[in-house]
Amino acid sequence: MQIKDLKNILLGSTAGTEESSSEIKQEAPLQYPPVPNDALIIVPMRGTVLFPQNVSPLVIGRKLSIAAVQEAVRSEKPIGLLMQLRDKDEEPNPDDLYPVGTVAEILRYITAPDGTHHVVCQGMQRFRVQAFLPGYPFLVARIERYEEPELSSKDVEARVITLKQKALEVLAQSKQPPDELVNAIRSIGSPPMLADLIASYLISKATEKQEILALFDIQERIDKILELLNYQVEVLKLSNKINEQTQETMGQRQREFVLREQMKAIQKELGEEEGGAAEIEEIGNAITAAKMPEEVEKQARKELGRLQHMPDASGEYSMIRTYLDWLTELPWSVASAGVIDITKAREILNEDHYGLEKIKQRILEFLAVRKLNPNGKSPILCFVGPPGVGKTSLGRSIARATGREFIRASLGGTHDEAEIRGHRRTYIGALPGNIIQSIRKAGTNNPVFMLDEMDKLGSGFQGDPSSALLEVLDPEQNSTFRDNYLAVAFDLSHVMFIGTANVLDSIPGPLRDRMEVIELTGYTTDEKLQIAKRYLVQRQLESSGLTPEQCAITENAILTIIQDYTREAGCRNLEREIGSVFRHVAMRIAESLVVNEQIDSEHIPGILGPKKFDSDVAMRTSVPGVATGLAWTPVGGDILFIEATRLPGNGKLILTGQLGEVMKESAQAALSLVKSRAHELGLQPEIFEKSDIHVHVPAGAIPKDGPSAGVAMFTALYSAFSEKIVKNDVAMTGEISLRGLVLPVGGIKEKVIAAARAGITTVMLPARNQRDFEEIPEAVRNQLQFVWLEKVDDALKSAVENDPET
Ligand SMILES: Nc1ncnc2c1ncn2[C@@H]1O[C@H](COP(=O)(O)OP(=O)(O)OP(=O)(O)O)[C@@H](O)[C@H]1O
Repeated sequence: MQIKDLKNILLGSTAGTEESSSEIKQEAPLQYPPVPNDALIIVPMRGTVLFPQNVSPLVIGRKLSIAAVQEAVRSEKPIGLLMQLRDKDEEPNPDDLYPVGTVAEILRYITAPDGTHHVVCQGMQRFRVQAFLPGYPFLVARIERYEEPELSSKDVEARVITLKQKALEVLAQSKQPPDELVNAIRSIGSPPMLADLIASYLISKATEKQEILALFDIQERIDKILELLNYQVEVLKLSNKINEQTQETMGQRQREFVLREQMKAIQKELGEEEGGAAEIEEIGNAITAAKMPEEVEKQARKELGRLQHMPDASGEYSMIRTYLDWLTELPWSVASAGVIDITKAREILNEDHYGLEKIKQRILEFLAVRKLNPNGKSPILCFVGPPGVGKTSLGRSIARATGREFIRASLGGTHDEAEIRGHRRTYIGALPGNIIQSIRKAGTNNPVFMLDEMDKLGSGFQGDPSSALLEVLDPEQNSTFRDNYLAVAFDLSHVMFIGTANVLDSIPGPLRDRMEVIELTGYTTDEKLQIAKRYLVQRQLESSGLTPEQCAITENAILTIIQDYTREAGCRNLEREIGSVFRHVAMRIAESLVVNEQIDSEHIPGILGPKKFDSDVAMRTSVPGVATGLAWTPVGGDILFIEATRLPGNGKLILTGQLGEVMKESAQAALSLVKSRAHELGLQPEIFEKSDIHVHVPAGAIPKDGPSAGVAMFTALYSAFSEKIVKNDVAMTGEISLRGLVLPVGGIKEKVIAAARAGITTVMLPARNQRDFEEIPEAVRNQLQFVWLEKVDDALKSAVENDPET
């Protein structure tokens, strides 16, 4: 490429009128000495550097510069272009100029129609100022020109290649690199010319250009340019990256914006637009109304903010919506007045329950402590007893007596901690655990909360529910109970928790320790009759839609239901059966078959069907080999029969009826005891060799275990061998030792009540259980005869018809 071509590139855009240099020559008179040959007229430049071989148009504005340029044109001499140190200097002195500049030939001088002066200059070579000469109206300086060397070294050639690559790289980063420049860089072979061209076009800062101009050594010059270009490449890359990123986010935002606008338009068409905004407002108001703690409100508002920017058809929208519903509907600051009035509480407890004097007393004591020390850590009550003995109904009474709401949650079969503490919101279909669910149902934050079936808590692989419960019940921790779903703390410290269980021992130890246990035992027949007369009849009449005038039930009828149709410690089935009787009457009245009806005991089989529980003691024990034992079960006490039969054989013992290991051993011990005492018992020893003995305990499908049937086994075996019948109104319990001693057993109270219920008149108990006598309800005590056993022989004396001769 020739310099001429470059001139064309750069001159193409310059517009203006040309003045002939001769005219200028004539106008300016010579009042100063001619400029010597080794000196140059200096034109100062602001922020511009002209490199040798480059052509550039310059605007000449200052008077002194115009005079200088005009003198140069007139004398047909080149000018020296020097950059000012500072742009702001209007009339720069020699000290205000850089010492290195470019000798430039003026190619054209133009005065534009607006009066501005322009020159088109071509750089010739570098120069260094030696001294400024005085006596001129413009700057004149003696200079030293710098001639570029003709030949270049290998080092320089290598640098030229890198320089070209780097320059092209820089150009490639720009959107539209000028083709002429790209071609020029590719084709120029002279290192100084290439370096100056690149510096001129690709280095933008004037001070950097000046620095390059001042580097006379070509190698140093190229290195400097490379350094600056490298920096530029990095900056350009970074800037492109930033650009791309911002473009991307802009693109995304624009897309979202457009979609949102479209959605709004669609909603408007469907008339739903108002709803969305109204819904958000409604939730906002609900948040305010819920009077949440600060942390919770902050969380709720944050979620509401997210909801606002979400299409309401999206799955996440409904998830957040449900979450906010939970937050707003929880009773953060709704509480019942909950004032405890002990006199009123006593009245209410008495009104709702028959008997249970000791239990009512303990409940009142508990309430009194809570009244006097409301913020103290009162223990948690736990009612333990068989089903239907009034645990739930006592809980309801406590709620009524303290003016609180009543709620209950069953823990039976809870294996997963999440059932108590909820699932995290990240799970699909997640919900709070049953503690928070029940609190929402209660609608107040200080209800009486009954935790049912604490003895049936499971423990699975997904966390231990009892440890979550511990946190719920611990007054130290429950003020900040954190449900996984809510993920904010709810204060449970005002809740009055009451646990219930059938079996005390099955409640996990740490939970049991935290509670104050109140045990409820079963009711006697008489107590059941009273409960039925006072409460159940009235309640069932109402729920059947009958009035007392329409239907009456006699005491005998109730007794029949208690004795022949229910065998339970509590009143659950009794109430159900009374309900069945009344529904039957209601049907007859509704069919207009009768107007009113009085139910007596003889009507009961017609309504409830044949007796469900025979008083089968008499029937079963009418043959030798059967003794009546007493058993304890989680649902109260019960009677059980031990049946022993002698068969021809050779002394084998057969045991059936799903007996556990301990019970089997007890049977073996009983047999050994009978054999060892054969003589005293009047039995022929041969009898044992000639016969097998089969011991069976019905009901065969229910597993049975424990040592307490020892006495009954012994008695049954004796009866089988001696063929003497055991009295049918005698029941017994007690463990035996091989020496014939009767050892104490547990569950005396329940067993005795069950015996009374079953129509037994004499109960034989281990003598060492006499300490439990006080626990037995008085009515039952009065109803039964007690025989205290020291040794097994004592049992035979009272239990077997025709006492053995001892
Ligand atoms: N002492 C009592 N006085 C009046 N009614 C009673 C008494 N005991 C029990 N009841 C009544 O017997 C029925 C069953 O009682 P409740 O439901 O309270 O038993 P529960 O011990 O909670 O049983 P579960 O362990 O099965 O929950 C209720 O209708 C209750 O009112």
